[in-house]
Amino acid sequence: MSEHLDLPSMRVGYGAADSTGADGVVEHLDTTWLTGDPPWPALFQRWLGEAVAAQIPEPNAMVLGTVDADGRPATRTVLCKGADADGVVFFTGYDSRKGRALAANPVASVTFPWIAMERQVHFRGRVVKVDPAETLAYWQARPRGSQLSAYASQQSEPIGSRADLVAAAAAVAAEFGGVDGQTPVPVPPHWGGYRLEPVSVEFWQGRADRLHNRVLTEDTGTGWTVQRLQP
Ligand SMILES: Cc1cc2nc3c(=O)[nH]c(=O)nc-3n(C[C@H](O)[C@H](O)[C@H](O)COP(=O)(O)O)c2cc1C
Ligand SMILES: Cc1ncc(COP(=O)(O)O)c(C=O)c1O
Repeated sequence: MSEHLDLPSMRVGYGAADSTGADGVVEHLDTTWLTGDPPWPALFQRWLGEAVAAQIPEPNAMVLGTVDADGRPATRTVLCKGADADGVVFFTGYDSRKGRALAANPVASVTFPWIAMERQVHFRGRVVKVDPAETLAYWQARPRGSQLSAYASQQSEPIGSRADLVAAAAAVAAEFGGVDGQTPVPVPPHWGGYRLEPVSVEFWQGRADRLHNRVLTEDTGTGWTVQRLQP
């Protein structure tokens, strides 16, 4: 397949030398942009807001990396449903492949790939389950169809066919009064939120000639440091 695509010559250059990038920002990302304790939330909120304003697809999508009990890494995309100084929150199946990895190894990375903005933000840290009340509040805000699907899905387990999957979802819908029924769908015992509590957050801003800007903030245990990294 890829032999018909000239992958080696595929590249996008960022900005003109010494000028603004697609993020529309003239100044270069600088360590002084990271202030506060912890230093990352203010800039992260600003960049997230700019990604939303730029109408890029799914600006709250983030790539979550985990490592399972055998040391095997895996990544997949999840939606960020909360971000503040305590960390970034996502919701998923607790018995899924990622849920099992997090039970064995409660650490993760997440990357927001805001490529259209020529930006990315990369988090690493410890992962904890959110409080059941936080899961319930988010669950109740989800569309009923999504609730029924999450209830029916043993996420990451094999299933024989699409028809089997649809039948499993229909059985769950029937149990709760139908797709358009009024019976509330309870939070499935196998579903809920996680919070990644960052110990490091790196901001990346693409620049001409691959001379990009990278600023890393890390929790050293006695306080947060802020450093520029080479591209
Ligand atoms: C844009 C996008 C957003 C997604 N958001 C979520 C999410 O918030 N939670 C989730 O469980 N899966 C989400 N998925 C599906 C996951 O990428 C993944 O397929 C699923 O969680 C199973 O992953 P696992 O087998 O590694 O546990 C999303 C997929 C895409 C493409
Ligand atoms: C399986 C699954 N769970 C959760 C989500 C998060 O989205 P939401 O909670 O907004 O439905 C997604 C989004 O694609 C998803 O695919």
